[in-house]
Amino acid sequence: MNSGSHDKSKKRSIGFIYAWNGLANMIKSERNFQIHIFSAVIVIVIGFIVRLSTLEWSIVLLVIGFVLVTEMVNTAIEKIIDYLKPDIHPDAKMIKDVAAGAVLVSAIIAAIVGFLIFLPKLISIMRLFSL
Ligand SMILES: Nc1ncnc2c1ncn2[C@@H]1O[C@H](COP(=O)(O)OP(=O)(O)OP(=O)(O)O)[C@@H](O)[C@H]1O
Repeated sequence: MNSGSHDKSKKRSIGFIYAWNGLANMIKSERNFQIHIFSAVIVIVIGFIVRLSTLEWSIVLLVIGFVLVTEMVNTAIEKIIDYLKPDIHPDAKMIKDVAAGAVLVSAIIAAIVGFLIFLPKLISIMRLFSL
């Protein structure tokens, strides 16, 4: 390997470490993110219990990723605003509110998808037990 491509791959692995640190920081210090992770674990466990199909797993994992990524972007935006504009300002309020709104939208979508996929399965399991 020549030194140019060696440098590139070194840079890439350092970038991955920074990205991993970002994720680890979210898990360690962001309460809402911890709640999302906890909910995701519960959903995944229930997914195994009700035996989701491959398509259902794909949708559920996509939605979980959507919520987690939205929460991470929201946190990043909050940090940028706090770093750039610590004073109270209507623009800062608008930016933070919109970012928080994005998390709300993703959580609502996740709840709807959760109901659509899990409710019929849970109802048929309950019927099975009541027979
Ligand atoms: N600099 C600011 N100027 C005006 N309004 C602000 C400012 N900072 C925060 N706010 C208002 O307060 C709300 C809460 O902001 P905050 O930074 O505490 O985030 P948060 O939603 O509580 O998230 P977290 O709990 O992750 O810190 C914002 O959505 C916004 O309406």
